[in-house]
Amino acid sequence: MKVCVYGAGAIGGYLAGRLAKGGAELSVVARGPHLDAIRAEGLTVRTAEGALHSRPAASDRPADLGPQDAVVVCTKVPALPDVAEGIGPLLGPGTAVAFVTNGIPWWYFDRHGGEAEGTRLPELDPGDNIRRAVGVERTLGGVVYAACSVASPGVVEVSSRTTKLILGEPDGERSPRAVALATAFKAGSLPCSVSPDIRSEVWGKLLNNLANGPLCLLTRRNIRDTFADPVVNEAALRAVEEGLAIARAMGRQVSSTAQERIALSAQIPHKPSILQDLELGRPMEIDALFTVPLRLARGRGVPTPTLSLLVALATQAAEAAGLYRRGGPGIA
Ligand SMILES: NC(=O)C1=CN([C@@H]2O[C@H](COP(=O)(O)OP(=O)(O)OC[C@H]3O[C@@H](n4cnc5c(N)ncnc54)[C@H](OP(=O)(O)O)[C@@H]3O)[C@@H](O)[C@H]2O)C=CC1
Ligand SMILES: CC(C)(CO)C(=O)C(=O)O
Repeated sequence: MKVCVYGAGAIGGYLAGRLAKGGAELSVVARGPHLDAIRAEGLTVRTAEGALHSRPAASDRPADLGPQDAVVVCTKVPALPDVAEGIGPLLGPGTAVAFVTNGIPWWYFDRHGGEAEGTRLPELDPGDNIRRAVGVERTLGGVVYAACSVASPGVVEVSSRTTKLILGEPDGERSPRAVALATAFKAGSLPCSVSPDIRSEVWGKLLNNLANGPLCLLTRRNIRDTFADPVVNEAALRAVEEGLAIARAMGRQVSSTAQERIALSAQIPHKPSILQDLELGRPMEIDALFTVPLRLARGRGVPTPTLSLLVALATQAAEAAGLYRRGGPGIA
């Protein structure tokens, strides 16, 4: 299977390493020193079970890589307008595009059904650029559990012991293209399933980001250290409980409890990607992770006293750093 990972940073680099291990015909879109290193030395992914090393075709010009069976988009959400501009040459008539990003995805209300069908989320796809460039008909959702960072150009570090990927069609169909992509990941020893309800999976993962993102932005420490304080742990639990209430109000079922989620997160010595962004001066995913979920909560009358405070503080931190602009598209 011919697969291109668009944005082979922390998560994209990890997924690329798995695809390469599974024998996919792999290419990556990357840029800057990371691209130079991948071209010169290949891509190295350090996992708990050892290193994965691969030599994918790599470019910052998608036209060099040509049409794909599948594209896996792993940039940060504020970079999606750039992806919209660049992705065209990777798309053939049957190309599937999986968006493996945190937070509420731009396509959330597409093929959703009911009154909310087709509701746009302009913060996440300003000007409908990604919708026009990719189209909902090509789109797959993706939810990834893995704690990753780029340790140095060309080298990705995975700090979670277990990882998994969940793919899903917006309409819940178990489509041959979703199954084929999942099979390519599984061939690289990454547990990967196709969900009939990818939106519930989106909410499940988002609960983690809602709890650890704002708190770690305040402490500037990794999740394990941040959650070691019982007072903070208690606040994280309240944040997840509120997130669960929003998910339920959205008609979604999340299988694990708040306690289980916090207990798992509390083991990981990982700085959440949104804190990595703050520290490295990169545009922050405030809208996908925080603003949009809280807007959905308000629209459904779900009280979120803990989350509202945490998100207000996180938003101020991002604004003060010049890495987020309220009420507008992310700063790309
Ligand atoms: N890191 C983690 O542990 C986890 C992250 N996630 C989610 O996964 C998504 C990706 O996050 P993460 O991997 O951490 O982010 P990274 O910033 O590490 O990776 C994104 C990569 O995309 C590259 N990129 C952006 N725009 C372009 C472009 N136009 N052309 C070429 N390359 C481009 C970036 O390059 P550059 O660095 O030059 O900007 C970077 O290498 C986010 O939605 C995040 O929330 C989900 C689970 C865990
Ligand atoms: C912290 C983690 C791994 C889980 O919430 C994550 O999703 C991130 O770093 O963005």
